[in-house]
Order: sequence, then C-alpha cells, then structure tokens
Amino acid sequence: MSTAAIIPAAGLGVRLGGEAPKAFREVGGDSLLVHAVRGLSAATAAGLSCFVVAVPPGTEDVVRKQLDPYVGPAELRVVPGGAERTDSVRAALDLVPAEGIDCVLVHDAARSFVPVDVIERVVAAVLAGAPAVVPVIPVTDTIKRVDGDGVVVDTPDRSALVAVQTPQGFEPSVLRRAHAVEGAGATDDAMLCERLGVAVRTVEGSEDAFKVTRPRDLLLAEWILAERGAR
Ligand SMILES: Nc1ccn([C@@H]2O[C@H](COP(=O)(O)OP(=O)(O)OP(=O)(O)O)[C@@H](O)[C@H]2O)c(=O)n1
Ligand SMILES: C[C@](O)(CO)[C@H](O)COP(=O)(O)O
Repeated sequence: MSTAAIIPAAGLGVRLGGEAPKAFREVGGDSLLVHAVRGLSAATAAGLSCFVVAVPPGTEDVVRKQLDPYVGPAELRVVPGGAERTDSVRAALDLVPAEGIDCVLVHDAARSFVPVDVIERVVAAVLAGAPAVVPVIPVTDTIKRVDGDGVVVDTPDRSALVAVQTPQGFEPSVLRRAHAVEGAGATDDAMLCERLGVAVRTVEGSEDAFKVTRPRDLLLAEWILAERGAR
C-alpha cells in the first residue's frame, strides 16, 4: 500500500498578512509547512511514499532543503504553484507517480496541525474503496443564506451541514479525472469530484485541523503546540 501527499503551499496568505508567504510563517520555531509535513510523516499507517509540494515560484530549492529532514524515506518533489489553489494542486498532481500509488492525499500547508488519526482515517476509507474522502467537523453556528443585499433568504438545517477540512483523500484516477476538467470556482478538490458525480464520503475531522487564515489563528497554533508539548 502506497500513498502520495500533495501539499498546496503556494498561497500568499493575504488574510494573515506579514512579509513572508503563509507557508513560511513560523510557529514554535518551525514553518507552517514543516509542521504540516511532519504531521503527515507521523501518520505511519498512511504509508506515505511521496510528497509533492507546490510552493511560491522561485522558492523551490529553499523548500527542498527545508523539508528534506522531515520526509523520511519518502520521495520529495517540489513544484512552482499557480495563481489559485486548484492550479497549485493540478501542478503537483502532474508529478505524482503514475504507477504504484493507491491513495492521493491533498493537504493544505495551512492546516499544519492535523492529528495523525484524522490522516489515517482518510487513507483507510480510500483503501476501503471510497473514491473520494473528506474529514469534517460539525458546524457550531447557525448558518444563513443571504441575497446580494445581505438579506436572509433562509436558514438551512444545521444537522445536515459540516465544515470540511484536509487532508482530502482520493483514488488516484478519480483525482486525475476531476482535475482534467475546468476547475473555476472550486475551493477544494472534493468539489471537482462532486462535479463529476463521484460520491464523496466523510470521516471525522478535528478542531486541531483548523486552517491558519487570520492573525489570531497563530495564537491558537502556539497553544496547540504548547499543549502537545505538555503531554
Ligand atoms: N495559489 C494558491 C493559493 C493557495 N494555496 C494553498 O492552499 C492552501 C489553502 O489556501 P488558503 O488558506 O486560502 O491560503 P492563501 O491563498 O495563502 O490565503 P489568502 O486567501 O488569505 O491569501 C494553503 O496551504 C495555500 O498555501 C496554493 O498552494 N496556491
Ligand atoms: C480546501 C479547504 O481547506 C477545505 O476547507 C478550503 O476549501 C480552502 O479554502 P480557501 O478559500 O483556500 O481558504
């Protein structure tokens, strides 16, 4: 059994702010990207044999050196990312080995602290036959749909809503088919599969798999590291 991990890490992090691209921002002395790669590597039951990381163009050599100590025996490939997340994933997918891979994970560098059990659940579900798998957590706010003027249209039944995280897992040919079609407006890879009519299965995610998006998320990241260190 062999898994490849695509890590889109080419975003600028406009909402986070700061000088460096988001994946290079440090928490506890390591970049968010290093935390993400270390997390995936720790999921030994996932059988990771290859990492393909999409990075801001021009940073490929620096990233290769930075990540090399954390990938263990797995192969490391680094590619320049694209304008949108979907473009970065597609560029990385082109470098996933064509043979011998049973599962492809797509994992945001910005979801740097995903617990091992979430990663392993996603891979296990793909290996059990699900073509596409996403980790999810319940929505805790009441969600409303609004029109262009900000007026509430309706309130969807919250029990049928979930928040979607990464890593998302795919049977390799399904992900390739999904990315072969126009990806405009897709904010995750499962959405591309949905457009093909592929059934996307959910597994339990974790609050620790939150996406570092805004400055206060860095405080949560520091807290998670401190809590894990204290265990
Ligand atoms: N062109 C892009 C845009 C995003 N990403 C990656 O996709 C993940 C999720 O994206 P998001 O958190 O939205 O990151 P940014 O696009 O960097 O954030 P912002 O929208 O605030 O600029 C991140 O790991 C980010 O690096 C990417 O590889 N290529
Ligand atoms: C892929 C993702 O993290 C799943 O929640 C999310 O869709 C990324 O969205 P963003 O618009 O790039 O923040």
